[in-house]
Amino acid sequence: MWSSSVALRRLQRIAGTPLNVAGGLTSSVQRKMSTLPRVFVTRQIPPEGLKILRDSGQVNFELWDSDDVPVPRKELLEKVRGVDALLCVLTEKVDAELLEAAGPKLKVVSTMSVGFDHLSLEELKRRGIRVGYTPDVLTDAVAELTVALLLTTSRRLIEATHEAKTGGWGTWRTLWLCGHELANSTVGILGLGRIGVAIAERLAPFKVKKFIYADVAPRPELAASINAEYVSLDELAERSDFLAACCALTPETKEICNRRLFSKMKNTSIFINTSRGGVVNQEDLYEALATGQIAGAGLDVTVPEPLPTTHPLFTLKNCVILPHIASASYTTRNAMSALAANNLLLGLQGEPMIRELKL
Ligand SMILES: O=CC(=O)O
Repeated sequence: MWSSSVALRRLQRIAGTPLNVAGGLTSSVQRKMSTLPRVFVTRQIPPEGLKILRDSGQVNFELWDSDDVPVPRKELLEKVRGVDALLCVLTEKVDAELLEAAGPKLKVVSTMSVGFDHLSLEELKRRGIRVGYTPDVLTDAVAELTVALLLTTSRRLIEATHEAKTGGWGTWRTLWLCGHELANSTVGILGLGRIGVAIAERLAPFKVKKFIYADVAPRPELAASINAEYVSLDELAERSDFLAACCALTPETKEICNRRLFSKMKNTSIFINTSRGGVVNQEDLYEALATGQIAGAGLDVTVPEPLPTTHPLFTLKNCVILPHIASASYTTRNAMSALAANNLLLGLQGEPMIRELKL
């Protein structure tokens, strides 16, 4: 647990404004700053976003100056008191308690994420707080990682490198470390949005035979670009050789990938999740993997995160687990940071944000 003195050292006021010779802020600068909207940034976000906030001269922002340790909840509740805007990441729960602590001045919440299941949208809406998020800029990186995870899982790359390094590599063997190939396969997408389409576009050159998708409603425009067929959830499970969960976590999708779904999948099928851990019932997934009901799973997201190293899923050879890195490229994380900062500034000015959630 972090002592509060350590926690306090993590907090820095970043004003980007001139200092007087004694090292303090000049009084005119101090006066100006005290009239600027106050912002709390819950993480040391990548430099592009910080630069935008600093160079704007429009906000007086305080930063939780760490990327390794999230701001402790108690500290967060204190730091948001009286702020006009909050820039957060997906580890912060923005719920009624936090909004109460922030008080009536809070007008904008900008999250550096495409997912928004950490935000209580009803509470935000009720209070008239506008919400920015960061879709689109991460689509390429997430799609790329999803393909990497799918191939890693289906072609058993983690097992293979382990065998090569630890002496398991004997003579060339006819069925050793065989996996499942994409050529002539059916790929199912659960939740067809920008990311699902981008994944399909990248998989098509691997000679996928058919794309199918399930969603709350058909998405003909998106589906047309990848020639995907709309099917029921049951059909998605039954027909997919590779099933990729790409849906947002909502009350409707919570644990939608459960025993029922896995039991309908082929025992040669691979399940991939780069959306949110909460869309999967992990006990049911463990069972499906351990009993050979499905061939393998690649997960970039789990519940909780981090997944404890003692978790049963880590004992399975046919389960590849990544530490939530789908959008983790330098370019993308900087673009997310910049977009989150710009959304916040625009929101404070009463302008339309570049990417704003409709509440
Ligand atoms: O998971 C990552 C995000 O929501 O941006």
